[in-house]
Formats: sequence, structure tokens, C-alpha cells
Amino acid sequence: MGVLFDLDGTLVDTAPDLVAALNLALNDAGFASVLLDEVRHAASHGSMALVRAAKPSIPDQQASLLQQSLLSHYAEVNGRHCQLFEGIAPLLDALGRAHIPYGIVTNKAACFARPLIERIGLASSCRALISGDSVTRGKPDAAPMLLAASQLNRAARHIVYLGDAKRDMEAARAAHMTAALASWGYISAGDDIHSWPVDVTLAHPLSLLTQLGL
Ligand SMILES: O=C(O)COP(=O)(O)O
Repeated sequence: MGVLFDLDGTLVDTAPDLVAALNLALNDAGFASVLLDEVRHAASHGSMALVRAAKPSIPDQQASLLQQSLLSHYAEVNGRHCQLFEGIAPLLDALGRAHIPYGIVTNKAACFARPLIERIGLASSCRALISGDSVTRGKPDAAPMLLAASQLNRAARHIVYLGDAKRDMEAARAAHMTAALASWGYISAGDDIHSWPVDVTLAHPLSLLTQLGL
């Protein structure tokens, strides 16, 4: 048995850092800041989704400049305001006690994902960290999932993948893993989660232990 996690919106509440970087970029460009709750739902979908959540109607070129600025500010603030979601630390402890390895499959670039898991204290316990740029095709493709499974040394069918986005559920299904929806994540009212390929919906991180029969 093994467990894989999505990073943003599932394992770590990264929205405060991402929105801090977004606001620095907006302010540099002469725009007003946005509130965390206004754009939090976009935080699982990458930097351009955050820019578009704040500024839906600016031209593409201006959005690209804001995205580049956001990413350069994010390199500074990454790990500063974020924390593990409530219930994740005891979950990881319980997995460790049960000798169930865990890893992370994120679409975030390695230059952000690696320092983040070091700053948040997971680098020594996490057995696999697959980033968006570790493979040619990221989620919803099966490739990053299967690479993580090989690093955990577990068969894909014995792995549960927790995520908060449709592409996470699709990637888990494509890799023949159990697709577990983390309902504490960045899911917006407009997300039609009933149409997503979900095997199990978890209301709290510790609900995974019941799912695993622990
Ligand atoms: O930064 C992104 O693109 C999203 O990252 P995630 O896959 O951990 O949700």
C-alpha cells in the first residue's frame, strides 16, 4: 500500500503565499490587491489561473507579464505564509507508524516544490516528489503518477492518490490508482465534482486511515 498527494490545496495550504505573490505582481503593475478568498479557488490551477482569476479581461500579453512577475515574487515568499492542512501532520505520522510510504505528485515546478517541502518539514519523510517538470506530460497524464509509484516501490493499484482538482482524479484513474477527492481543498462552487472520476470523497485527512483499514 502507498499514498500519493497533490501538493497545492491537498497537502499544503499554499494559497496565502500564492496570493501574496499575486498581489505583489498586481501592485508592481499598478493594480489594486485582491482578497485571498476572491481567488483562493484558483490556487490549485497554477500561476496563470491566479492571474486570470484576478484580472479576467486583460490582454494575453499583459497576463503573461503578470504571471512572470508573480513567479519571481513567489520564489521569495514560497513557504512563508503556508501551512499543512489541519489533520495532515497526524495522518503522515500514522502512515509512518504503519510503514506506508507516501509521496507527492504536483504540477508545480521543481524549483518551487522542492524548497517548499523542505521549508514545511516534509523532505525527509516524503519518498517521492514528482514535479510538473519531472516528466514530459504532467497530470492528468498517468506518467508522473507511475514514476511516483516506482519511487515508492508500490504497484499503482495499491496506491491511493489524494487531490482537489479534476485533473488529479483523472490522473489517478489513468494510472489505475484509487482517486480520492480532498474536499478541504481549493474546490469552487462552480466545480461540478459529481462529474469528476472520483472513487472516494474524503471530508478530512484522517478519513484516509479508515479508507486504508487502519
Ligand atoms: O502549481 C500548479 O500548477 C498546481 O500544483 P498542484 O498540482 O500541486 O495542485
